[in-house]
Amino acid sequence: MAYNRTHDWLTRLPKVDLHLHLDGSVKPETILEIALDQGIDLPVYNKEGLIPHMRVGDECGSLIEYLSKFDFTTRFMQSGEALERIAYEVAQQSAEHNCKYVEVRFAPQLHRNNGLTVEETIHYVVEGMKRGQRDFGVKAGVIAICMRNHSCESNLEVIRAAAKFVGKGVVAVDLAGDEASYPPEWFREVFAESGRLGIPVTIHAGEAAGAVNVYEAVTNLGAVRIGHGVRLKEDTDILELVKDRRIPLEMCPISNIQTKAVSGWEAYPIREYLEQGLLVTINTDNPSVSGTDITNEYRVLSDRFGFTEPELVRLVMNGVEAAFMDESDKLLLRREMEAEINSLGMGLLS
Ligand SMILES: O=c1[nH]cnc2c1ncn2[C@H]1C[C@H](O)[C@@H](CO)O1
Ligand SMILES: [Zn+2]
Repeated sequence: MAYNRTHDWLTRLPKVDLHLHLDGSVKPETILEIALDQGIDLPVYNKEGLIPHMRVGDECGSLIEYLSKFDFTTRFMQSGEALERIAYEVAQQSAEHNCKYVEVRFAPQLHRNNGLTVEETIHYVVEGMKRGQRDFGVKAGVIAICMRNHSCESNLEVIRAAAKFVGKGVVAVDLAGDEASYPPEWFREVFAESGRLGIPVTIHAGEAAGAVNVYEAVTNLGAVRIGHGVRLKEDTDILELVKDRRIPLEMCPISNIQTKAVSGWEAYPIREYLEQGLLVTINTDNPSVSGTDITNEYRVLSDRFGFTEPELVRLVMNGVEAAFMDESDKLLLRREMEAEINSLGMGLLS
């Protein structure tokens, strides 16, 4: 590839990633090692051969097809040791992309096949992130996910367990899975509990269904951030509401194209969202499923939409603003990032 100044610059740019699934971030070599260690059968015993089992191809036609990849990966994430290791490796991979802060999300109920409790799964993920923070200097928060295809009881268990870790690694709760088949209004009771317990909420919405799901997430489920929100553009009134309330959108460009949240790049609303004053952030969603990383997300945006360097810095700093962090930590992170951006000779922050 020819030298491209902005590409090189993006590699060095300090970044954050607020929307990254643990089970969508597993390295094939880790799967191989865990399988050998735990005696789990594999379809092939080399790293390259595993990739098609974990990653979607260009032919991916929907979110449902995209989600099918997770059945493979979660089989290797059923022990405390595996969860701790994979969380640690997320911090390592983040550091490789100069990602200073990452929020890692996972669904505890998907990791209990061998008898772990919900609290134990959270404990091990938090421990892995802490070890990663110590070794790689990447700050981290954990988001516990409720699944759309799980029962209310099962999701309430996640919320209550997550509450015990608030201030000790967990920063929020989420709702993920098949959005088209399970509308958000079915989960009011679940997120009423997070409201009672005072846990911040982000909801996957406006990805595989319309803007009305964003409205429901914000007004009835207590969402203070939205995962994706790509289809928010379909309703001006709801878009205005999200803008007025300064609700950040966790956009994940490559994933959004693969799941067909939009028909193609020409319909991807990122530039119009920014121009309309929405708080847009850029994230990876699932690096190993989407075949991406945080630097690549910014590169693709800069190539496809011609974002200038100041615009790319603005997107990064939107991520800092949207982080589930207390204000004093956020101030420190912002200062650290601004100093590094300025020292890279960009001097772009006014
Ligand atoms: O982009 C997504 N939309 C909805 N659900 C998702 C997405 N990416 C991952 N998930 C699901 C599949 C995973 O197994 C689960 C927990 O991380 O969350
Ligand atoms: Zn997601």
